[in-house]
Amino acid sequence: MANTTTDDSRKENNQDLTLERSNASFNINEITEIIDGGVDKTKFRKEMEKLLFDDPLFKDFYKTFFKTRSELYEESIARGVKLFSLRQKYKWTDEQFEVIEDLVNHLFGMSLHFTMFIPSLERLATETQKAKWLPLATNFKILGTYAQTEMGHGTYLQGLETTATYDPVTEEFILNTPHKSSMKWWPGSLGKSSTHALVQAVLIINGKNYGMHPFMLQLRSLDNHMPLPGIEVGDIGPKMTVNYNDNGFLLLKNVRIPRQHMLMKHAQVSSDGKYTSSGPNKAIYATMVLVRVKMTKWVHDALRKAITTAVRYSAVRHQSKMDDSGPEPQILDYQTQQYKLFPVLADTYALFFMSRNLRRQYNRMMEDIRNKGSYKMLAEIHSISCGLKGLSSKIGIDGASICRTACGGHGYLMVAGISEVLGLLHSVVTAEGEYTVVCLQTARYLMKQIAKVSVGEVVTESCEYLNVDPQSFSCPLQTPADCFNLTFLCDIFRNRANSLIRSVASRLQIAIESGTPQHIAMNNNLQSLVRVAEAHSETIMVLDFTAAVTSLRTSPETIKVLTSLCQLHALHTIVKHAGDFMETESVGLEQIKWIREQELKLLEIIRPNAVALVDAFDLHDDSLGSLLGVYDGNVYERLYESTKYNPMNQNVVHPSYHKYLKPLMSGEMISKL
Ligand SMILES: CCCCCCCCCCCCCC(=O)SCCNC(=O)CCNC(=O)[C@H](O)C(C)(C)COP(=O)(O)OP(=O)(O)OC[C@H]1O[C@@H](n2cnc3c(N)ncnc32)[C@H](O)[C@@H]1OP(=O)(O)O
Ligand SMILES: Cc1cc2nc3c(=O)[nH]c(=O)nc-3n(C[C@H](O)[C@H](O)[C@H](O)COP(=O)(O)OP(=O)(O)OC[C@H]3O[C@@H](n4cnc5c(N)ncnc54)[C@H](O)[C@@H]3O)c2cc1C
Repeated sequence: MANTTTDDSRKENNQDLTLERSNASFNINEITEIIDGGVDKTKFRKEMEKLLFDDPLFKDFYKTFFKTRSELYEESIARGVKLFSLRQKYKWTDEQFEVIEDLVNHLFGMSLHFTMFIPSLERLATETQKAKWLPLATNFKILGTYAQTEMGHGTYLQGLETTATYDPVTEEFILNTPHKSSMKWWPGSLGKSSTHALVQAVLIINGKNYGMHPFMLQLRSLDNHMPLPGIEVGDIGPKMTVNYNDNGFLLLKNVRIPRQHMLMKHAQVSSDGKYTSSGPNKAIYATMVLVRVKMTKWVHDALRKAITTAVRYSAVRHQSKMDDSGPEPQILDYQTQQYKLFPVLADTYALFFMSRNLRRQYNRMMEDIRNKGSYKMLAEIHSISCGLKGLSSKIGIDGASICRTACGGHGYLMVAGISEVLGLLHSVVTAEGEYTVVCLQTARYLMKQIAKVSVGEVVTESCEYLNVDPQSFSCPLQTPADCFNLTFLCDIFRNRANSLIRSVASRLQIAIESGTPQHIAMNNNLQSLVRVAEAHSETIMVLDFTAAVTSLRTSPETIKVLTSLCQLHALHTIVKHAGDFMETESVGLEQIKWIREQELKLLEIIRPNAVALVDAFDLHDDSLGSLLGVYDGNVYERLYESTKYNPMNQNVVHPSYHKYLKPLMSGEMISKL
């Protein structure tokens, strides 16, 4: 039963894909609805696909690969303006707009306006400030970005150098970027688009440094878009990807802003320069937590595009022979191809269920903050969102790279779409907290939790498993069939993380007690701390996936196929880190052998449903952005069609022939030397 979001006016479906689809054991619409969040949301998404992809501005994503940077930027601004106008016209909610962002692959200008600028106002501004700026922002009278990172510092926020010095005489802050290293460098949409920025700067009152605080700064004239006095702003240059975005730099020289332009929800400066604060001191980091949570879903969105492409292409591509007398098989039938792709497919589903749960937890925390003023959950959510943002970006990059290579030579073409996805995923591993750095935040929390356990406290939420003594654990896998038992697998993951965390905590304690300075002891264990953060995050993913599949209310066939993916995700993760699992005695050597065997069995189980499992993501071709992954499977025709569009082919003979090749071949060039 196929979803049909593809362009039906095109060719007939490839026969391999038709056969694959007819072999599916489950109704793909059931999974599509789970992923969309219900029938109404599926309906909304499909309506949006019609609205967007009937518009030439959003169609034929692959054409963006032939554009120059300036063309890309201009087109992205046109897209952004269209989307913002549609958002206003149809009164889309934030949640609905997130669906749109995914449909268009985040490829539109000014995306930070809704991703960071408005959320920062909502989280960091007082009610009076919100009443002033939010209507301007939501009605696009001002367009904003989030300017935190500097050329010299992105990770270490205490090292930021942009200053906001209070002048009580004029009741203004004076903003400066005193050194080259202090200039803001990276903020999205800063270079050419934004009129305003939420600038994070070090607050100085009477010579005293109060640390990083948020300020509202107008960058450009609202009449002619020229930078205001004291402001130098521009684009930082071409990047690995997201080249449509004008990530920018910003220099400030004695720029004065009124006192009321410091966002004062959590900290206040009175007219006579008195500083007060309320709420936790890290509350000003709130927007970063939100974006990390969102990024875990972005990774799922991106990876499902790569895996859809790779699985469909592997079903239509035939190569070599398994036996001399038979036909060339679909490459999807090679065990090695399945071993590359099915774990990525399983990870993609795991990412979905994890990110859905993380978002629910984040929303609950926000309700507590809004309704009860309670920040009780902040440390937990900060910790898990850091680890899970890091882990998902890594899974995304690894998975998309596998998909890329699994498509052979054609996978290397930009029109295959996977390189674009990979580039986007590379931005996620770095932006909003670099991988190692965010893992270390999770590890810091884990060390605190285990310290509590060691003095008899009971810890909760993601760390609940730390209350159990690993000494009491024995591997529950008694037979090869036990490897499919999700309860057992969850216990194995819990034990591995628990043991690793305790072992690092104990090494740190011994080192410090024996006189090693704390910072040296920490640095000597930094890699192990990253490893425990990874182990903890992997445990959360397996637990979330298991909880989701064991509580699904859908047909037994759908539950069965998702359960196989959950098993594969868990088993493959164990195989990837077999050393960890054995070192912590979570499994033995014998069990590792069983796990490897059972993993291969799962490939056979999943094979008949592979295409249906990617079809269930129900990606419109214009959203997928890949000529290899098109729904109808007519890959070779599409590749050839793309050469007609390619600007390189617009002249049969390129001008460089007349300029260079001909003079070389005629000897004219050599005679001139
Ligand atoms: C795939 C599709 C993608 C498409 C889109 C592509 C476009 C991409 C768009 C990309 C857009 C991207 C846009 C961008 O990139 S915007 C810029 C994003 N920048 C960052 O993320 C900077 C990363 N650095 C930090 O967050 C901090 O400086 C860290 C965390 C490293 C340390 O910090 P610091 O040195 O200041 O702190 P500390 O060490 O003294 O103290 C640590 C204490 O603070 C607690 N703590 C720390 N942080 C938080 C927090 N947030 N909420 C709650 N608590 C927090 C922590 O638990 C600990 O508590 P305790 O243990 O003491 O109790
Ligand atoms: C596509 C993209 C979009 C961005 N958008 C924005 C934006 O809109 N607004 C904005 O303000 N910023 C933005 N950024 C900046 C981004 O947030 C930072 O680049 C990111 O937080 C990493 O910081 P860094 O560049 O200082 O890396 P560094 O910290 O210099 O990292 C370099 C290396 O040092 C290591 N390292 C650093 N500190 C430690 C430590 N304490 N322990 C161990 N290892 C360490 C890291 O692990 C890494 O290997 C964007 C970046 C990108 C790539």
